[in-house]
This record gives sequence, C-alpha cells and structure tokens, in this order.
Amino acid sequence: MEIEKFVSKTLELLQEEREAEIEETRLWQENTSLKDLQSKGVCLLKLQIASQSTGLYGRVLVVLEPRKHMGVGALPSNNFGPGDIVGLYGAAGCSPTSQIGTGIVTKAGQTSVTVAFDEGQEDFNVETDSLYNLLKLANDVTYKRMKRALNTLNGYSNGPASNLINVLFGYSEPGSQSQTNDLGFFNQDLDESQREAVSFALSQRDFAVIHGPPGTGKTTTVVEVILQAVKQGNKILCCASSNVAVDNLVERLARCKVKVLRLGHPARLLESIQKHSLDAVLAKSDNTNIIADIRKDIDKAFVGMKKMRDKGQRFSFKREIGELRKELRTREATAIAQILKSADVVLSTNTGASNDGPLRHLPKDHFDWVVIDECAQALESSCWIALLHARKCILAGDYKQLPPTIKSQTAASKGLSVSLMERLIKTFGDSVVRMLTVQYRMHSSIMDWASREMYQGRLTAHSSVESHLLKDLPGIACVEETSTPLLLIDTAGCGLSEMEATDEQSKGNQGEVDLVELHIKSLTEAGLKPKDIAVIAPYNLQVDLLRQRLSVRYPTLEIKSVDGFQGREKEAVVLTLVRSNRKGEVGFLAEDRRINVAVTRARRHLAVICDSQTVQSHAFLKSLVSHMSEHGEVRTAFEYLQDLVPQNYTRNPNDGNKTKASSAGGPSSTQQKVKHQAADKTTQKKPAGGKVTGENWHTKPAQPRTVTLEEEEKTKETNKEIRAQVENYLKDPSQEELQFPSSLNSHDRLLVHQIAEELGLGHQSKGEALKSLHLERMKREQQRREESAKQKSAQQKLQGQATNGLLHTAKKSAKGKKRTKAGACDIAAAASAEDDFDTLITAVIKAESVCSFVKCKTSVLLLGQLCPFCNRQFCLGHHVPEVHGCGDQAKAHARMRISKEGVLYAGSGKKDNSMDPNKKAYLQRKLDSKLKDMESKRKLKSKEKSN
Ligand SMILES: Nc1ncnc2c1ncn2[C@@H]1O[C@H](COP(=O)(O)OP(=O)(O)OP(=O)(O)O)[C@@H](O)[C@H]1O
Ligand SMILES: [Zn+2]
Ligand SMILES: [Zn+2]
Repeated sequence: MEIEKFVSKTLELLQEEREAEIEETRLWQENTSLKDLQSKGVCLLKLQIASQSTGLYGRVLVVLEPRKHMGVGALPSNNFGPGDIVGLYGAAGCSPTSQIGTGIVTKAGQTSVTVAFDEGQEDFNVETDSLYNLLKLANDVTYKRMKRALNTLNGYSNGPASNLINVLFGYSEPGSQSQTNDLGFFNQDLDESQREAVSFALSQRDFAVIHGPPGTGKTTTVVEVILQAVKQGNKILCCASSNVAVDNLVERLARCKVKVLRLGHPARLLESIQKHSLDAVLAKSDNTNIIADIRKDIDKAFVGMKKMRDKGQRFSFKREIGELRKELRTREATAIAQILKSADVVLSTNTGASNDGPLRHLPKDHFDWVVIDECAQALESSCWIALLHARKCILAGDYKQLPPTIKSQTAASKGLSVSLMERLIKTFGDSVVRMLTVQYRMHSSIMDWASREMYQGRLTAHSSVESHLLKDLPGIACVEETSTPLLLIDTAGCGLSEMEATDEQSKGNQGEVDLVELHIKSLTEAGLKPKDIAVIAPYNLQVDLLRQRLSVRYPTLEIKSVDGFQGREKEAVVLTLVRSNRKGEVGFLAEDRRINVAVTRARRHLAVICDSQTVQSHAFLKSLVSHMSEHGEVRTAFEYLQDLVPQNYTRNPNDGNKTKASSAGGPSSTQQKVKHQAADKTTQKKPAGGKVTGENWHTKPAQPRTVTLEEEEKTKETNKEIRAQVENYLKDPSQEELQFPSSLNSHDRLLVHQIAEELGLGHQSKGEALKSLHLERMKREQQRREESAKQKSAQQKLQGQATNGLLHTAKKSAKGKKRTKAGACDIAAAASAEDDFDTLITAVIKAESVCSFVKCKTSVLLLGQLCPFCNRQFCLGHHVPEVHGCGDQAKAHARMRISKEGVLYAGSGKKDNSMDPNKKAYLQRKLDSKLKDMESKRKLKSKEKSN
C-alpha cells in the first residue's frame, strides 16, 4: 500500500468521522434531544454538585452526581471517561450560551463524575443547589494532531522513522538484527511464550507485534521488553490509547526502578502516577525558582503598565513584558528538555506524543524505540503521531478484541476501524507476530471457547487458574452456582422478549434483568462480594435497567457495557445478551469481538443469560451456546420464573412492546429448584435443538415423581385439545383473541405457550394468571404429598387413623425417615394455623375477583387492570396508580427514561415479605383445595352451558 493512498483515504474518513461528531454536537445545540444524547451516553442531565475542591496545580475539582432526592443513586449508562473534555451547563437554560465552563473528566464512576476545571476560566462559579448538565465535547485537538501526523507521514524524509515507514508500507522488507541468545530476564517468572515474544521483539530491526489474548500477561511482557531495551541503552517512547493503560505501564515500570516520565494533563493521571508527571517533576526542578521569579516580574510589569497613562512609558513596559516572556519560554523549554532527556522511558497517550506538546523540545532523533500498547484499540492515524519519533516499534495488543470506537458507520465500514496491528498482520502474516499463549485469568472451561473460536485453539490455562472456582475463594459457600465455571440460563420459549426501541443501542430486556437479579442474589448469598462480580450487557438501555434495579442494593457491583469492560477482569461475570425476538435478529451482538471481550472478563464463573433460540441465528453466538451447554450447566429460565406463563394470546405477533415480562421474584421457598446437568440428555432442553416440544415439558416433572399411566393419558388428551383449539383460532379470522380459562393447569399453560410460540402468536401475560398458577402448583404438590403420605400410612397399616388428620400421619412417616424433613414441618405447621384459614380464603378470593381499592366492590373478572407497581387488580375507575396509592412509584417510574419512550411495561412489584413464608405457603396450600372445589364447580357450569 502506498503512503499517499493511505493518507488521502484516511484523511477523508477522519473528516467523515469528525462530521459525525460535530453532528452530535449540533443536535445538542439545537436543544431538541438532550435526552437522546443522554441515551447515547454523551450527555448527563440534571446533576448536582456533591463537592468542590482545589486540586493539583490550582485546578478546581467538581464532583457531580445525580439528584439525591430522586431516590436514584446511579448515573445513567454513559461513555464519560477520564480525559474527556466536557462542558458544564446550567440545567435550566441548557443552550450553548449557558455554558459555565469546560473541563476534563478525572474520574467517572457509576454514581458520580469528577471534572477538573482550569484555573484560568473567568466567571467559573457554580452553586451547590443548582442543577447542571454535562456534555462531552467533540475534541478536535485529537483530530488536528492525527491530521498533522498523516500529513507529516506523507512528506516524510530524512527523519528517524524513514526506514520504519518504508517497511510498514511495504516499500522495503522487514529485517532482523543479530540474535542475542542468552537474555538475562529481569522477570524470572515469564512463561515460554512471553520469553519468546521478548526475544523476538529485541531481535527485530524494524518492528514486532506481540499478540496478547485476554489474561496472557501482555503488559508483563511489554514491561520486560522495555527493561531489556533500556538495558541496551535505548531511549523509549511508550504509548497506549487510553490514559488508564499508560498509567498502568508507568506504575509497573516505576516499580522496576526505570526512570519514567509521564506526559499529559495532570488531571487525567491517577494520583499515584502524578509524581511522575512532567508538571510535578518540573515543579521540583532547579529552574523552577527562576521561572517563578520571571512570572512574578511579568505580573508586576502588567500592573505597572495599567497604571501608566503615558504612551511611551506603556510601550517600554510592553517591551519588557515581551522580553520576560521570551526568557520564560526559553528557560521553560530548557528545563523541560533536560527532564525529558534524563528519562529512560517517556510515556503518554498516542495523541499526547504529538509534536506540538512537550516533545517538541527534544532533538528529532532522541528516541530509539516506540512501544505502543493496546495497539488494536487505537486508530492507525493516532499511532502515527507516536511512530514518527523512532526507527523501531513494538506493537502489543489483541486485534480479536474491540477496535476503536467510531461514530460514523460509513467511515468504520470503509476501513477507519482497521487498526495498524490488524493491517500489519494481514500484510505480513504470522512471521512478524508472537502470540502469548498461557493465560492467567480464566478457568479452562471459560477459556476453551474463546481459544477455539478466536485464537486457533492455542491458549492454555496456567495451572494456577485452570480449575479455580468461586467456591475456592475464602468465605464462599459451596453451592451449585459457585461450583460451576459456566452457567447458561436459557430464556428460549419463556416469552421474555426484548423491548423495542428505534436506536440500535436502546435494547432492553426486563425479564433478563429479573434473572440477573436472581443470579446475583444466589452468588452474594453464597458469600461472593458484589465488587467481585461484573454484570455486562451489550446495550446501554439494558445497563440502565440493570443499574436501576441493582445499584442501590449493591453499590459496589459493577454494571457496564461490554466496551466499558475491555481490559478488566472479575471473579464472576454475568452476561445478559438481551436479544429475544422471533426473527432471530441479533444486530449489535453480531460483532464477534464484542462477545469475545465480554466472555473473557471472567476468572472463575461465567453466567450467560440469553434466548438461545434468538441468538443461535448467529453462528458465533451459537458456538458459545453449544459450548456452554456441553461443558457447563444449563438451566431454563422457567426454573427461575416459574410463574411466568402467559395466559391470553392475541393475534399480533410483531408487537413486542406488548409482551410483558414479569416475574414473581424467583423460586418460591417451598419449591425446589430443578437443575439439569448438561450430561443429562433425557431431561435437558437442548439449546442446539431450538424448540421445546410439548412432550418434553410433560415428561419433565418439577420434582421427581412417578407419572401414572392415567395422568399420561390425560396429558396427551389435553395436548390434542389445546392444539386443535389454537389451530381453529388461527383459521378463524373473526376471532380476535383466544382466551384460555384460568382452570388450565400450569402444564397445559406451558403447552399453550409453546404451541403459540411455534405458530408465531403474540401473547400477553396477566398477573392474575401468574398467581393462580402459583397456587395450582402448590396445590399439586400438596396433593402429591398427601397421596404419598397416605400410601406410606397405608403400608404402615395406619388407615384407621386417617381421620385424625395429617399431622399424625406426617409425624409417623417422618419417624420412618421416608419423607423429607421440610414436608413434615410444613404439615406440622398446618394444625396451628387452621383458624386463619377461612378468613384467608374469603380475603383472597375476594381480592382476586373484585377491585382492590378500599370498599370498591366492582368485579374485575371481566374488565380489570393490573397495577404494575402493587400487582393488584383494579376496576377501570381505580386502576390509575395515583388513585389507589401507587402515585409515588408511578412518578419515579415515569422519570425513568425508558418509560418516557413508552416502551416499558413494568415488572412485577416487590415481593411481599410481610408474612412468614412458611405460614403463607401453608395457607396457600390450604386455599388450593378450596380453589379446586370452585374450579370443578366452574367446569360443571360450563358443561351445563355448552349442553
Ligand atoms: N509469567 C507469569 N507468571 C505468573 N503470572 C503471570 C505471568 N504473566 C502474567 N501473569 C499474571 O497475569 C495477570 C495479567 O497480566 P498483565 O497485567 O501483564 O496482563 P495485561 O496486559 O494487563 O492483561 P491482558 O493480557 O488481558 O492484556 C497478572 O495478574 C499477572 O500477574
Ligand atoms: Zn398500585
Ligand atoms: Zn374500583
């Protein structure tokens, strides 16, 4: 590839990208869609000031956070990061004219953002009780620097980088130097692949690529390369695309006693790094006093000049100031050059290495090597800012992880997102690359998939991590969740559809949020600290939903987009893939590298929550799902959301918005969770197979029990009936909606659901259905228990005492150790609660059939509305939340962005914990028999009608 072609094409694409960025700013300036901007992550609205202080070198540090009294402690998901240039605006006016100041983000957390404002800003005046908007400003400094670097590249001659440029653009062959065989490694622990990479990097004349898959110690290797190069007497310029990565390198190199110097705005540096910054070193240098004196003289001269009326006198003051300034500049330049020259390694971001910065004070050929870490995450143009400084470069990174973020889709597709690393590997092949192959992060089961799909199967897990599990951590209980490295929670067929929104980034899935919550609960209950867990979602909307649900309860739980997690790791990672639709659309997820990054953040445990049916339309995701089901544990979401079964089906298959995903808060205390080991092929719903057959569900009992022949017959019968009913409905265009009676048992409901899914019907769940289903399930269990108790007692020849009640029987059988302990207790508890029974029945039945509003007697059996906040049924006059007392919740909810977009139907309300769950369970079981009675009466009635 010729340089000219590359430069002109890249300049064009950068322009396109720049325009996309400007377009974003324009949107904001038109003041029309601040909320859109917020949902894109570039704007934070209505912040208040938490604190204000004077930071390093006179800069003002302002901590901004969401309004406290809103009850929402977390910031919306956003793309703010340290080093970003931001504008602060009054929230009231919110136009460009209301700008209070511009600053640099120094910290961006989940609950607050810290911004450093420069000392020089006049009128910088913030009040603690006002509200502010923060907007990410397009940073054209970066563009200008990239453009300048490209133009320099185009006409480059006679600089230190001449030969390197020729090689990287294919004008001449890469060469190698004489091999230094016996390297004495500074780090004795390097593995074979790391040693090989170091030797290779040293032996190349022009450039070397170190490919470091996740967790393979890329930074460790880069540090060793730099130490070796310094030992050979080289001066190194070391860069990375992010400030965090640069700081990390500074820290590790400083520990090895190398002379490091960090360039960059001090506000952008980690505190521990600041002593290595140019500003800090300059402040300590011998020249400082002189420089300070000159500054004072200038200030004095200014004051003097203002006092003068006489033109001549003023002129002489002006000249004096000019001279002082010149002296100041040369003295500063000398001081900076001295400091820079004495460092062995100068570190900065790629763009920080620009020649309009401090580096202009150095001679052209000062540096010998340029090392670029995170090279695959950088635009090639930004790499060139650094590369023009030296004759040799080492590029480290992983081009199988996410490329640089690019706003303009067209620019990205025309090649702007291709990193230098990727381009060189394509051009030169493996001969210029050394890959690190031992990884020190993931359990081998987590690693294996990424290794096979992304890294030619070449990765091995170091023995220290290959079989580590959560339960091996101190203080962690050994339960199923902590004993498996891979857990797939499959929502296929559960109707947990995604929420639709116009924007590709705005996808959410409330049902998956429920599942994440339940899984986080199990993990933390087993003793895992929330700070050791990451919740990762590919979509900003889902990140927001998750934060709204979880951040208050688990403030240290990190919930981020995939992009925000690159380069990080956690003991446990919970990944929600969000997409669930009939068309099998996966959109954004189709970027394989995004999924690779998400999965490879996990050290000991990876839980993936997804609709296997939807995501399997994409080959790469399909391979993940199959890997997880082959090597991990698979659960169906039904096991968590047992009550989540739809009741009514409407003929509106595309209306995803209407699909309400809700849960009743997890497995009930009396119900055992069923887990299906992947090996158990007879009961496992195979994700690879896609659909769940009716038979499967019927032969998969919720608890191990024997299915009698009679039951089986009955099941087949209903299966046929329901199928016929649905098919009839499909044939009959006049029938708008097909309703199933609430007397269906849950197996039948599941069947209805599956048949509807198969035939592509939309559906809608109603809370009432959930409740009655729950009751039915309890009832069946009770019956089962009673039956088995009866059988046992029969065996023990105790039939005569049947009238003495269950208590007696249960006790006997408990003695015989044939029944579970829990069962015996349940029944024992029954006797004492007998009295409440009738009251409860009456109350519950009433509650189910009439409006829940105090004293309102209107029936809700035919026309009623479920309040999403309290989960009670109301008549049409009382269903408005404000009317029956859910106003506050509704308001809070309405404030949530998503509800403003009108796409979210709220999940179920909070679980009612007011009653002892055991007692409640008992009462419900008692109630069941009553309900069964009513049910049979209802059936009789309907038979009478049809006759
Ligand atoms: N040779 C080694 N022996 C033991 N542990 C190692 C070795 N190399 C790296 N590690 C460990 O692996 C982890 C990651 O290493 P390091 O920080 O160098 O990689 P990184 O560049 O940050 O991560 P990545 O490889 O994901 O980019 C660290 O905890 C480090 O101590
Ligand atoms: Zn309500
Ligand atoms: Zn009412």
